[in-house]
Amino acid sequence: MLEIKNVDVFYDKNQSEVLIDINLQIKTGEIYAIIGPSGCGKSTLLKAISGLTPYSKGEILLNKKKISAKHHTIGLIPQNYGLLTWKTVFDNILLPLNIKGRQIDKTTLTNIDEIMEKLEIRLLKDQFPNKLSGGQKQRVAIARAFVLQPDILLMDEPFSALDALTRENIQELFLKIWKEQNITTLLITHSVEEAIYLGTKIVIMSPSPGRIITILDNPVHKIENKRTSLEHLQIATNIRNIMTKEWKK
Ligand SMILES: Nc1ncnc2c1ncn2[C@@H]1O[C@H](COP(=O)(O)OP(=O)(O)OP(=O)(O)O)[C@@H](O)[C@H]1O
Repeated sequence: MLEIKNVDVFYDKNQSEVLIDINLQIKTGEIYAIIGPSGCGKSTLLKAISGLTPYSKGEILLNKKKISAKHHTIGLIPQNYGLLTWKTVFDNILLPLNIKGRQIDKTTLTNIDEIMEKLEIRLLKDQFPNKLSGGQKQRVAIARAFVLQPDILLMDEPFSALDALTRENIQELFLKIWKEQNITTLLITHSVEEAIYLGTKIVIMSPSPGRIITILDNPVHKIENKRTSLEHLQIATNIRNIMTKEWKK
């Protein structure tokens, strides 16, 4: 379980408060989709969880232990993809496995190959990131996180640079891998539809400084025809009503 307890984050030497009293209790295997207006601190929240940004109050625990890259495997897909420009696509994908000292055996290589194939980046494996389009870089970053099989997966608008059809295919692939690996996931998105399609829960944040307005159960997650169900329409309407009321003050 990931527990975020009373977390505040400040920037600029404690001058500007970015996040106020964030509390989340995320059971293992849940997907929390986070929606919030631009600049409300969503990326900052993922950075605080992954240890890239310090928090001034509260605590963040993963399985009852203070979260840290030393004790946990944290998969992060940042907004800028975080690829090393001097390494090939394949070496970028291998990087976190090497850092974690994981054995790269035949099974690992087959798994990497399958994931690259599904993400349609296998032919790009010897390319360098600066030769790739935004959508291709995004798929490499996704592959890298998926092969790591992390304790927790943090994704900052992971599908935003993909065309509509590729996005739907990769959302599908994400759900398949999530089911196989039961990965606890936090996902930031600006798309209400994506939050409903992927989230087991949907978190709505306030304008800056960011706090949590509400956490909704998402009944659509368990449904077969997710994109076209009546439940989808109902929860989308509910989310839009909350956004209209809370974001336009
Ligand atoms: N390193 C930093 N130093 C100072 N201020 C920062 C830093 N990073 C972000 N901020 C500020 O913190 C606030 C929250 O930024 P953050 O990127 O977390 O928002 P966000 O909700 O992810 O935005 P978006 O949806 O536009 O990506 C913004 O006002 C931003 O300018």
